[in-house]
Amino acid sequence: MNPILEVKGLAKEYPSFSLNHIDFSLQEGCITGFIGANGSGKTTTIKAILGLTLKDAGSITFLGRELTEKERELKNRIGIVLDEGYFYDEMTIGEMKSVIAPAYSNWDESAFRSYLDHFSLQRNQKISTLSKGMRMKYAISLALSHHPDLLIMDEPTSGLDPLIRSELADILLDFMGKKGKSVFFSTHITSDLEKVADVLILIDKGNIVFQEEKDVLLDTHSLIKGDRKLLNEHTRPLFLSLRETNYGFTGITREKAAIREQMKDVLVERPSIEQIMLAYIGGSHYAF
Ligand SMILES: Nc1ncnc2c1ncn2[C@@H]1O[C@H](COP(=O)(O)OP(=O)(O)OP(=O)(O)O)[C@@H](O)[C@H]1O
Repeated sequence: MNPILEVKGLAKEYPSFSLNHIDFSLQEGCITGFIGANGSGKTTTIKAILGLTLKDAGSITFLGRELTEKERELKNRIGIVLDEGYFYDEMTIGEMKSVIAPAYSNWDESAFRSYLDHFSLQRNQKISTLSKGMRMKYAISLALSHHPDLLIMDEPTSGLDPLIRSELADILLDFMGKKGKSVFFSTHITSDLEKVADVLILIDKGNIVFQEEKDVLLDTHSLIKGDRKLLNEHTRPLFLSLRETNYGFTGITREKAAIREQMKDVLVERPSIEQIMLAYIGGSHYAF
């Protein structure tokens, strides 16, 4: 697999937060989920990649070329869906499109028309009257109507109901059906990624904790349940995180074989992405 986008040493300092020289890459043909708690640095990273925030250090290459070189040409190949929308509320769907479309040399008006039809959006509807779900669908229509190779979305599912979130998953899978497409999708609703993500990147307090294929991550971590009496100075260190109650314990581990050997009568289950994420960022005080 070839990297479509590479981030190296990206740094950004705010008075109470810093993005700490992070490195990661997005592979062609993959949906990469960018996960992390509120305030962990997801939006700052995405804005720095897109040049919407000035970075302090680091390089961002798209298909091997620095994104700041030939910026317009390269950005033609990136579709963007941002949390805040960046739309003028007083404009209609059609008027706002006329502001955005000229920025892209490969704008496809007939593709835009068919996305509006598909999502039942009316050209003359004012943006201020769109529901959150309609806004997201409109943003996706705009982002896909110039046939990008890479779709970057910041929290596209935040505040949306499960039905629309599931529709979004189908839109992404449809987009990925075309050759050479990639998606970078930030969210703190990790269940949205169970169905669609190929790779997951976890960010915490401005640092990348891991970048891993989703299936490998789920296969190498286990959720263990058992009696508290089994916990001692030898077995506790086998867990990334532990929650104890009066009756028993639940923990996440990467040491399934050692646990099977040292702890008899424990239940071994497959964890969710959320449980793995919380094990890395929540210490021992996480909820199941
Ligand atoms: N323009 C800014 N000036 C100062 N601090 C900022 C600015 N933008 C973001 N921050 C701070 O940077 C930190 C990371 O914010 P960021 O929006 O990147 O997090 P996030 O992971 O996207 O969170 P969420 O999931 O809540 O959207 C926060 O503490 C935020 O207050």
